[in-house]
Amino acid sequence: MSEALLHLDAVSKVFPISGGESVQAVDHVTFDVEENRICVLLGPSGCGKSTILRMIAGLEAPSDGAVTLHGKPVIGPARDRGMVFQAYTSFDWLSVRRNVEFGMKVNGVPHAERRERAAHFIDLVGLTKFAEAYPSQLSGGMRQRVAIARTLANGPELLLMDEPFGALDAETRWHMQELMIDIARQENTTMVIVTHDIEEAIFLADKIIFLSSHPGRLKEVIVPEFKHGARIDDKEHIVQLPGYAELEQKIMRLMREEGSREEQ
Ligand SMILES: Nc1ncnc2c1ncn2[C@@H]1O[C@H](COP(=O)(O)OP(=O)(O)OP(=O)(O)O)[C@@H](O)[C@H]1O
Repeated sequence: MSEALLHLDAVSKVFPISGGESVQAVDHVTFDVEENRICVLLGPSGCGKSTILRMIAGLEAPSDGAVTLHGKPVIGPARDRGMVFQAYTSFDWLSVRRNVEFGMKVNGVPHAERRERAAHFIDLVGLTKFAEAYPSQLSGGMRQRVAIARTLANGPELLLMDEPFGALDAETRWHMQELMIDIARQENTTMVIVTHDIEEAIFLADKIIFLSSHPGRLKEVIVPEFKHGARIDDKEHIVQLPGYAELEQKIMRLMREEGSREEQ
């Protein structure tokens, strides 16, 4: 039985805006993320997905409620959480290998261990042949692989990803999604991934946290039961499984409901 690594307890976020006004982005959201599982935050645009992820990362403080990791409150960014953003964030003047080694170097990891860990994670994301290449010589998908390897090499307990494949073309996106399943299987990485892509959510998630439109409230926790807990790394296969189409329709219906609520 997997235990909860991350717990959000009635977390809210209110942002002050100009003229003394404020906007409530997140409203009393509670959920758990168990160790070695992939949790996807899904919901219509502006429902607070990124804000929730930033609170988990410690980049924003909750206005109310608490985020805890292993029962300890999150009070700021730390090495136990690694974040991958949509925009490519590699250092252009460093090779792939040096990009992946960078965080470890800052953290004082000895040279030989750094080399070994970098080689492992570069291999994991399929870039061994490009270890000495520079990010400008790589495609968008490959650069995102560098960001993933670099983040994982720092040994976070929790990998946080904010629309990580949003800037990629459909086919590259597909390969990246399959890669994430592979990584989860090989490394037992716990992940929280933000997306607004229903297919991506169903493919990646062990658990989907579906949020209502602005302000973000927990609408439903969806477990894709049709996968029977298996990590299926073949997208063509998963869409054909009994139960896939029904779940996709259910989530589309939820999205439509939230869309029409927003228009009222
Ligand atoms: N720093 C900020 N100051 C003021 N308002 C903010 C700030 N950050 C987010 N918001 C507001 O909070 C709400 C939620 O934003 P957030 O980016 O978390 O949503 P999202 O679900 O990730 O959206 P999308 O899917 O479009 O990326 C929005 O109304 C947004 O305008």
